[in-house]
Amino acid sequence: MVNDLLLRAARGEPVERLPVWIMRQAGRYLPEYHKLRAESTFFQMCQCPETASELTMQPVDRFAGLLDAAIIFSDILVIPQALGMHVEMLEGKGPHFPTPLNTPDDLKTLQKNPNISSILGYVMDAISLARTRLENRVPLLGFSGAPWTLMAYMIEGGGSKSFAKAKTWLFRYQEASHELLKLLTKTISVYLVEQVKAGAQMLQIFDSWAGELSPRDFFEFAYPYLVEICNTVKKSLRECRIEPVPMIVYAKGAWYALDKLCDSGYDVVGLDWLQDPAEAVRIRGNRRVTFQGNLDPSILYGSHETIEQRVKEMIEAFGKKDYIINLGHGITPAVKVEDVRFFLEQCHKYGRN
Ligand SMILES: Cc1c2[nH]c(c1CCC(=O)O)Cc1[nH]c(c(CCC(=O)O)c1C)Cc1[nH]c(c(CCC(=O)O)c1C)Cc1[nH]c(c(C)c1CCC(=O)O)C2
Repeated sequence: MVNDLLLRAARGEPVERLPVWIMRQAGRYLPEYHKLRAESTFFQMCQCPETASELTMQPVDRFAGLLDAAIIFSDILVIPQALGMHVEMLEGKGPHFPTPLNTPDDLKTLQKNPNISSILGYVMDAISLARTRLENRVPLLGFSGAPWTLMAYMIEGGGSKSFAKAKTWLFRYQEASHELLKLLTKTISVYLVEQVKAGAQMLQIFDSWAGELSPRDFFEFAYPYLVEICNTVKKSLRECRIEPVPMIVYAKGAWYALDKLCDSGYDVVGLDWLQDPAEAVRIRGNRRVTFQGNLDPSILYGSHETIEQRVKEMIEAFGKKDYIINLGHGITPAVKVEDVRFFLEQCHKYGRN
């Protein structure tokens, strides 16, 4: 591995410079993304290993020497698809499920034992192809959505403001909710193990809607499943005589759970920008956990002076060890490519040890 800063930081080893990557680094802020996107639908791009691996490479090539990780181009919604649901990506509207789960009776329509390595074989092929293209320049991340976030999409049928339908399940159909969360947990665990077998060197789990839950409900409907996924994936890999890869948990909005997330078994806890870095470091104490994050993605709309100042402050607060620089959520389509480059340069300037 030419540049293994990410893997070393995730394991708590010393680094000569803090690693940096960006959530959603392959995407609509890149003109080269739009070029490929014009030729196919979003999910066609995900399903074509050639295209998905090319999209994975786009930010790594453009910001060569500045980005310390690649993340496989895909989407969290391939899991509902593997369970038999239809999902499309609507222009300017985001994900859409024409027939979302309505009542517990609809659980019958889901595939209970999907053959993940075959149904999502295109993701594993994209991972293997991306590893070949990367030539060990930087590590490749695999990922999955978390059970609660995927459950919310499957019931809401897309994005939501109030999560009224998904919450109706949580508070009216507890048993069915746990049944669905268990099915998702099992499926996601298999999926992540397959990604590692295909070549993923680190894994991130996105619980993007964690912050919609109260602390009480996060600890009933989200946290136990996140822990189970981490344990199951590491155990399954050991049983296959594969060294477990570092795992990142990113539970957006679950600031109240930081203390517990530090005990969840994940090597890295991803933070959004609602967390104060110094306070997060205090809560972690001397536990062996690496933090990742957490610049407000909108800072990239700011002046270079502001970007530089905020990067400097953030690094000072997190410290030069046990830390991976990232944004607090995915980069937005309106950000200018040259401002991303400036951000990455500042991370290099202030992240040196
Ligand atoms: C919630 C979620 C989704 N997908 C994902 C999440 C979790 C991360 C987060 O919280 O942001 C994860 C994701 N989606 C995508 C990646 C690719 C890898 C990367 O570069 O990070 C990753 C890691 C590509 C994508 N996923 C999507 C795009 C844009 C698709 C297009 O070109 O139309 C890309 C590049 C589409 C997508 N996919 C999803 C949404 C809500 C949308 C629409 C976004 C919008 O319209 O603003 C579901």
